[in-house]
Amino acid sequence: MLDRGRVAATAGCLRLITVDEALARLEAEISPLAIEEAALACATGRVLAEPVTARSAAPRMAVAAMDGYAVLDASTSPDEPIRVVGESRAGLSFSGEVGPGEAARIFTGAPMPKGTDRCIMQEYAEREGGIVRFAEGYGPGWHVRSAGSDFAAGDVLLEAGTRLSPRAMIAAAAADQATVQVHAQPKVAIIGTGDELALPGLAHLRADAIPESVTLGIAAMAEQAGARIVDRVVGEDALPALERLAGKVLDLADVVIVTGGASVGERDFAKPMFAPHGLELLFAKVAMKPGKPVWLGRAKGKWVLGLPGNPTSAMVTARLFLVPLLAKLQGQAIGKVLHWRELPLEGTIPETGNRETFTRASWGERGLRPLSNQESGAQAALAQADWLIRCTPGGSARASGDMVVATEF
Ligand SMILES: Nc1nc2c(c(=O)[nH]1)N[C@H]1C(S)=C(S)[C@@H](COP(=O)(O)OP(=O)(O)OC[C@H]3O[C@@H](n4cnc5c(N)ncnc54)[C@H](O)[C@@H]3O)O[C@H]1N2
Ligand code: MOO
Repeated sequence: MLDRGRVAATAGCLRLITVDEALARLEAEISPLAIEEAALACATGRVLAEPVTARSAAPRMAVAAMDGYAVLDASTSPDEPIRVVGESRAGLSFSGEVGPGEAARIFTGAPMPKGTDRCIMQEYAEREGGIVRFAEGYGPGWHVRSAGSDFAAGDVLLEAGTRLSPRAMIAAAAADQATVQVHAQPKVAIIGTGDELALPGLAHLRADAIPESVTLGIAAMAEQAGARIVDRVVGEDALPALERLAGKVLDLADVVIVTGGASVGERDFAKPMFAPHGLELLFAKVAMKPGKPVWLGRAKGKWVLGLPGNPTSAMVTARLFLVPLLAKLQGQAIGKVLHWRELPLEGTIPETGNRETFTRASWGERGLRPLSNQESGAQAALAQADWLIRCTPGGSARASGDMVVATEF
């Protein structure tokens, strides 16, 4: 349930919830965007709203799996001269029939002519004019792909909820479909906040400036999760200007992400900037480390996600809440994008405090290796952080070889 009421009145009193509770609220509250038809060639990365079904079997008829000669196995023996009566190519099959003791020249993917059941690779063939002989040792492979051996007409090749990955594109096209039904692509706007932020490449020119990094990482993660970035801006720390900016991006996007300004300082404007637009909070703080100040709300019918400004905190909370949010908008269940699995630890993790902790790790030789820099402001270490290890509050210290629960970051 959305906590009704104005932000100013509710932000302080909304209780800290667990990561699982926050995800359960996301799962319950977020409905998919509309369904639309897309040309298959333009649909890479989109999520199917309806299954993709094969129009015909593949292969449609038995075809050769090698370049060589199509023969009837029972009437073929090594070193016997055989008459070549025709040729079958992929796209241009042999219309005649091959009799016993005859052969047809054939190429990979070409239909097996009537009367044949085996393809002998050309490496075993010695051809002289219209006659071919096969050397001893051409068995045991028959090198024929039978009709429907890949899939039958009417088979569901891709279920609804599947993202069209490069491999799934092959299956969809093989189904002989020109268009697919997909969920609309979530439009995402990202606002970074902080007077210290400068465009990468320009920070060194101004005292006290730092390169703005967080919105770039968040935009990349959102795009990978299927979103289209419609705006990415850095707002100055002044409430009236931020309120106007919030109004503008709420009109453009399905999801507005605001980074920084999430904690408790007087200049932390992330929530207040959405107050005049009727922000209602779904949750306002999560019992997690890093990332406690993460919040999610709704304003003008759009989702608003507030991420902490610390780069590692922002990326961890985006992985745990933004990626599931975008999945839900595209008709996927959260489990599709957040799989927790047990893996061995290669290294140590200290005992967990009172918040659920997400330790950044890389893959070592025998398991997950926690990175030495676990600061929430870390930036260099993020590039190696391929995994997040999840440790429950109050958990004891972990040693090498222990099994831990983790997800890909
Ligand atoms: N008194 C308290 N202070 C803080 C609390 C608290 O509960 N009480 N929470 C801490 C936690 S936890 C976090 S996380 C941070 C979150 O802070 P904000 O979301 O308000 O973020 P900022 O203060 O704006 O920035 C934090 C840090 O990150 C840098 N930053 C911010 N945006 C970017 C960006 N786009 N690119 C690169 N770096 C960025 C910023 O310069 C700061 O260094 O608050 C703690 N404080
Ligand atoms: O918990 Mo904050 O997100 O570490 O720095």
